[in-house]
Amino acid sequence: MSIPHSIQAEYDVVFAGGGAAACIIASRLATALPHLKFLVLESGPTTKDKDEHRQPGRYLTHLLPTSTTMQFYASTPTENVAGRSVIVPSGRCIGGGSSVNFMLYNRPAASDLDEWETEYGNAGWGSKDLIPLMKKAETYEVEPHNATHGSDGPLKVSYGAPLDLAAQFLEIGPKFEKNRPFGDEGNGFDAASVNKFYQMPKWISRKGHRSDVPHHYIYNKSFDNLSVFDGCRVNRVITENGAATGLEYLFDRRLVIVSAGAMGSPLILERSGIGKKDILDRAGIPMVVELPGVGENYQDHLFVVTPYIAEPDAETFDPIFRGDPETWGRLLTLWAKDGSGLMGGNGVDCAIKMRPHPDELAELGPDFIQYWNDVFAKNPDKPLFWLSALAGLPADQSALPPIKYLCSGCFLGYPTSRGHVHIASSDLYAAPDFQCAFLSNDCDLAALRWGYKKGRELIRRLPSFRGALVPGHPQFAPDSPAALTETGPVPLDAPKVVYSAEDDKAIDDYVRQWVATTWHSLGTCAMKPRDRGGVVDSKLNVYGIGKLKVADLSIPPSNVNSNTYSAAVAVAEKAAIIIAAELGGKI
Ligand SMILES: Cc1cc2nc3c(=O)[nH]c(=O)nc-3n(C[C@H](O)[C@H](O)[C@H](O)COP(=O)(O)OP(=O)(O)OC[C@H]3O[C@@H](n4cnc5c(N)ncnc54)[C@H](O)[C@@H]3O)c2cc1C
Repeated sequence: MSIPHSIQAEYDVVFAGGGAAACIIASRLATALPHLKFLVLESGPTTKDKDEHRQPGRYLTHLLPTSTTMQFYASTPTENVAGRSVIVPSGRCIGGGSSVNFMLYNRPAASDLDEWETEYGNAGWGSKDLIPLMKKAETYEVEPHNATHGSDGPLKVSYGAPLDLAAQFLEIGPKFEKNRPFGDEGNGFDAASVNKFYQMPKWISRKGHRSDVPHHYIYNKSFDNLSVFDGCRVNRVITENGAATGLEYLFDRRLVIVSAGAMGSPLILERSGIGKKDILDRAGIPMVVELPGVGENYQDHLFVVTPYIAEPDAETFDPIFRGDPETWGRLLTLWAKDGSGLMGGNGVDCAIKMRPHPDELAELGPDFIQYWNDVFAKNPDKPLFWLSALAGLPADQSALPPIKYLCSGCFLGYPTSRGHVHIASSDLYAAPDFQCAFLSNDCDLAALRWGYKKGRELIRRLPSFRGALVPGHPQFAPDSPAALTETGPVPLDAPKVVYSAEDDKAIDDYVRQWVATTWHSLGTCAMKPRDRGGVVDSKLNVYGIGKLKVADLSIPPSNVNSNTYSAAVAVAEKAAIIIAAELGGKI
């Protein structure tokens, strides 16, 4: 690790990783405890005042293979995903995921958070504690003074340049879907937000700026007790006599906080000798604390994006995704003037958090019923998946005709599969042993099969629909009634597509071939009892070692149904309160 000369010899609190959670915690603590000195070490580059982070419409550029703001983790190939290696990108810059993500604003169900408290024994981490912290962090510009949301927090939320395709989806959806009306609120934490078509809010201000963490918690303030350094990849935590004393050559006096995200934090712990014995032995790392849960319990949301063709005049993000110079020039001028235009949006403007009605359960097949009974039946606020219509095809389009596209996108709220991420050697730069374990349980396959069908029925009714982009769909037999032959919208009351067992098999093969990450990794340093595989306690202390905490999205013991920025914000705000109190301050 190269240490810039200006880093001083002593700090009170040091952070390994400077992503979404770390930047919130550091900002809150540096404000509450002005007599202490804080240091954040982030492996990626700075994001300050850079258009690729401030302008929402550039979000897809961070996923290019040449990106310097993303770390790409390759999962071990398995037959469950048709022999592929699933690639999971993770933000790698100051602000982490908050500076590169797709900015979709979704919040968990209350029961997701309550499980952290009741099922895993973490007092103070239930919905009654965390919902106020989510509100504290946001200003809901969609509807100021809506009591379910925040009105004066640092992160702004608005609808961000919505497109007409969303209006079509929001009009057709409630008419076509039985008992699934339009709702003003898709994020009310309760059952009333489930099975409602809603307009998609975004972590984008009304002025067209990305609501990342660093520009709203750090760069906009002047701290003389907080240093944030980019380009510092932390190898390990230094421990002496049962307590953390620093990171590599830096010695602190009070606390080390590992906040390198669900992919980074377990690797730092393992390189520091904290983890499962076999794994440390294989890497030749002396064991400091035996903690077998480190790096286990990996969870994500399984995502399938299915492409369709849109009418030529539809307004979509495709010209932006293709890098069309005329479109970019025009949009950048607009954005520079007043933040208006598509550079202030992302093309994802509508959604539904869908959950099967009782009379639909049979459509999901017998494998699904036990899962339904275990997870959903007693929790009416839990949707099965999030389903949306995207205006454009967010992918490399270089081999595709330069036309207009729209997509259905479906991610599972609570996949049953559990993977892992572990070090494969002591080398800081070595690729980890990563297993995402997608589709290792047939329940997830059944849910995504149903999601494909639901999405297709809605999209084929939109006035802008002009057919399927066939190579991006299941390979149905040409003579099957499910074959993809339509070239224009069907009437609202057209019969639903009928699928044979062979067609269902084609959908399953398709899902295995195409399922992808939603970039929502979590759970790999779980906050739960040590004898149940926990890594941190409910004060975020790593078991068995003093002065060392983990605070980021590696700590949720179980999944949330929503895009995960909101959960990361809540974890960080909660962590800041806990840590400030321990250091003699108050937030
Ligand atoms: C492409 C993408 C799209 C997403 N879209 C959405 C969305 O639309 N809506 C939503 O709600 N959520 C979205 N998310 C998820 C959300 O951004 C994350 O859940 C959130 O950022 C997690 O916060 P964190 O602090 O746990 O980790 P991160 O924000 O990932 O921060 C971890 C930081 O630690 C650093 N780090 C790791 N290892 C080391 C090391 N050894 N030394 C120093 N630094 C290290 C990393 O570089 C990174 O900056 C998306 C994420 C990605 C990647």
